[in-house]
Amino acid sequence: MQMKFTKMQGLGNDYVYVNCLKEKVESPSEMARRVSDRHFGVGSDGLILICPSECADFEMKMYNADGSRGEMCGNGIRCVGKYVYDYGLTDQTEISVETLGGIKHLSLTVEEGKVALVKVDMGSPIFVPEQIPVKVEGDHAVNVPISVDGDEYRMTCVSMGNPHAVVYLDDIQNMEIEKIGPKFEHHPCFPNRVNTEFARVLDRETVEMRVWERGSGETLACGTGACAVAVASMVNGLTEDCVTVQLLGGNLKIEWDREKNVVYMTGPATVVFDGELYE
Ligand SMILES: N[C@@H](CCC[C@H](N)C(=O)O)C(=O)O
Repeated sequence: MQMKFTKMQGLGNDYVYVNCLKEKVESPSEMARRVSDRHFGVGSDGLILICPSECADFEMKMYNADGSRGEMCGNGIRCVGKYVYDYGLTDQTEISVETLGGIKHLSLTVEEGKVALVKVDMGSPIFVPEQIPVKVEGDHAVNVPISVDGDEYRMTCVSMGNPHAVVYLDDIQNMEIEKIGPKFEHHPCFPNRVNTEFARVLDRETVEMRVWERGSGETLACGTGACAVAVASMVNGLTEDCVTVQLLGGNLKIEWDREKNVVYMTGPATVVFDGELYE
């Protein structure tokens, strides 16, 4: 078996990308576990397949490092935008990408023939508990209590195509995310597990966060997670409707156009290297 791939990263959230217009991946979950291994594999937070689509320009299929499928990936979809343009799969700078979290629209900013920045229409945030899904009382999960491992927290849950729980803490730099993250991920109130963002509001236009991703553990950044933190901060009245989200790997600009009910994410995408995998 031989398979060409490209390692890419968006703010340090790194995936192995395979062009499935040319390559065939028989068992994506198994391949995700294999390539993600940082000692015996390529080393990544997961695997992303770029596939043909019947309802959009391309389809993105994303797999976490543990082999589970994610509905959406914010950093990943920016890298897909860069890949399809830079590697000549399209010459368009406005493209649509099918995901399990819906069809997303991307605007590519090109500098010196290469994509430098990608703005993504991330669609509408969902606060309805059954649609996230999260088991809580009431018709939305904004600032609701949760007991985790004997400690009481308050969380705001939102789906950005995939499930997120946002928790505000006074000190996110020194928290034990490897200990607390998995307890949220596997908490019985999240039937499909959850991505958890630990956030702190710095001012009305800036929020910092760390993320424990479902299926991949702590990553340097999460695009859907940054959108979740931004809209959670907005609905809780903590920030304006346009914020900079500071992640371990860098910053994302997130805007919520409440009239259209659309969230926009703008950030970079980078090629690390091209490679080939053998048996
Ligand atoms: N890193 C991603 C999210 C990847 C999927 C997530 N772990 C899930 O299972 O939902 C992003 O940038 O959004």
